[in-house]
Amino acid sequence: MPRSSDAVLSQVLTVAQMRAAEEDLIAAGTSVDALMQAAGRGAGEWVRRIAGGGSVTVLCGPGNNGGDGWVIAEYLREHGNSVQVVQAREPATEAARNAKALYGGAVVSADSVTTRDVFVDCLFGSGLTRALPDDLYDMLCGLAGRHRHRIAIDVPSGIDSDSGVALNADLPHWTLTVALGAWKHAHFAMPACAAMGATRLVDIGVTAVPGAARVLHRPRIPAPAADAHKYRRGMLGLVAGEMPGAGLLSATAALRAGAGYLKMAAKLAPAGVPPELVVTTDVDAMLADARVSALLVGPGLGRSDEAARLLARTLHAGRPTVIDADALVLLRPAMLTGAPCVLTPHEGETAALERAFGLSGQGLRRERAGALAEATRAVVVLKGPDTVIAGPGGEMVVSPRASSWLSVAGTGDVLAGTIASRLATNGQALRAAEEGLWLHGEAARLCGPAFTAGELAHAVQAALKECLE
Ligand SMILES: NC(=O)C1=CN([C@@H]2O[C@H](COP(=O)(O)OP(=O)(O)OC[C@H]3O[C@@H](n4cnc5c(N)ncnc54)[C@H](OP(=O)(O)O)[C@@H]3O)[C@@H](O)[C@H]2O)[C@H](O)CC1
Ligand SMILES: [K+]
Repeated sequence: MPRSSDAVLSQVLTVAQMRAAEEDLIAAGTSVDALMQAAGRGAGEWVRRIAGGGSVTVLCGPGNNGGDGWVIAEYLREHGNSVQVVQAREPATEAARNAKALYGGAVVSADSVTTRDVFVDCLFGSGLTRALPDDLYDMLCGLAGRHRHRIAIDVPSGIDSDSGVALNADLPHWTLTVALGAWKHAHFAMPACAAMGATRLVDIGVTAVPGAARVLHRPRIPAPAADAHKYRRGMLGLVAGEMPGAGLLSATAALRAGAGYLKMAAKLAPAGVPPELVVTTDVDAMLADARVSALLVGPGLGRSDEAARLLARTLHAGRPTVIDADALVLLRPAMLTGAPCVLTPHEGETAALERAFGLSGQGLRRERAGALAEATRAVVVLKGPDTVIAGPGGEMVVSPRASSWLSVAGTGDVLAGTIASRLATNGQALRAAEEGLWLHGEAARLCGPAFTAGELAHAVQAALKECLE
C-alpha cells in the first residue's frame, strides 16, 4: 500500500468525498476487501497497542464499519489477544461477510460480556443515516460501560460524520478514535470531537480530493532575513477605540508574533503601555503612513457612530486589515475596498455579519464561514471550540480542538493581534489566519490550565519558536 503524502493525510472529507475516493481506489484496482483489510489491520494495530495484551470486545454492525470490526478481531486473535465479537446485526455487505468469514474467534451475545479491558465500536461509521434504534443504542452504551478503554473506529456510532452532530443523546466518551483513510468533518466538529478522545488516522492510500478541506498544521515561519529592519519585518497599525485596554492585549501578542514595529492610534494613551508600543493620537497620519503593512481594528473600538466612522476611515486606507470584535458588528459592505482582510467573528458577530451581508445564516458552521468569506471576499476565522477558517476562493481549514481554558475574556483580542502580526509580516490573509490561529492554540497549550489572556499573549513567543524553519 503506497503511503499517502502529508498533504493528502491532512484532507478532511465529507462522506460523499470519501466514497468517491474509495471508488477511485477500487477503479484503480484495489478491491473493497483489500481496502477493508488495510483499514482494519491498521486500526487493529492501534487497538493492540492500547490493549497491551488485555481482553478486547469488538461490536460489529451490518455495514463496512462492521466489516472493519471483523478484520480487527481477526488481527487481534492472530496476535494472541483475548478477543470476542458481539454481532449486532448480520453483515449486509459482501465485504463485511467476507471479513466475518475470515474471523476464527468467539462470537458472543452482548449480555454475556462482563467487565473487560478494551471495547471497540464498529457498529456504524460514515454510513450512519439516522439515530441508533433503542436496542443498538442500549447495546453500544452497555458494552462501553463495561470496559476500561473505549475505541471508536472511523467515527463513533451515533455521530453524523459530515456535521459532528450527535444523533442520539448521552453517547459514550471514547479513549481513542481511529479514522480510516481520511479525516471526516466530525473529527473536528462539536459536539463529536469533544467525546472522541485522542484521534489517529490509518492511511489506506486515499488520493488527493480536489477542493477538500484540510486540517490546520504547525506552520513553518522563517526568521527575519539577515538584512531585515523593523519596517521590512512588517509594521502593524492598531486602531484603538473607546476602550484601548483590549488593544493592549492584541499589541502584547502582536509584539511576539513577528511584526517589526507596532503603532497604536488612540484618542487617549491607555495605562500600562509596553515601551515597545508606539502610541499616537493622530490616526489619520498612521493610516496614511506607507510603511504600515497591516492594520488591526476592532478590539475596544466600541459601537458608537464615531466608532463606525473610524472603522470606515481605517478600511478606506486599503491596507491588509484584521477586522475583529466591535468592528465586525459595525462592518458594512460599502466599507470594504478589496484589500486583503481577515474577519475573526465569534458566533454572535457571525450572525451580525450575516445580517449585514444579506446571508441566511443557515447551514453548518463551515458552510456559514464559507458563505461569509464569499460575500465579503475576506478570510473568515469562525471562532469556537471547533474553529474553521474559510477563504474567499473556497478554501476550508479546520482546526484541531484547542484548550478549553481559552474560554476567558481577552483571548479573542490575543488571536486578533497574533493574526494581524502575521499579516503585517507576510501580507497574505489566509496564511496569516492559519499561522495566527495555530500560534494561538499552541500558546494556550503551552500555558496549561487557568491562564489569563495576558499570559496567553506572552506565550505566543514560545509558540512561534516551535515554527522556526
Ligand atoms: N475509509 C475507508 O477507506 C474505508 C472505510 N470502510 C468502512 O466503511 C464504513 C462505511 O461503510 P458503510 O457500509 O457505508 O456504513 P456503516 O458501516 O456505517 O453502516 C451503514 C449500514 O448501516 C445501516 N444503517 C445506517 N444507519 C442506521 C441506523 N441508525 N440503524 C440501523 N441501521 C442503520 C445502513 O443501512 P440503511 O440502508 O438502513 O441506511 C447500512 O447498512 C466506514 O465508516 C469505514 O469504517 C471500509 O473498511 C472500506 C475502507
Ligand atoms: K464506529
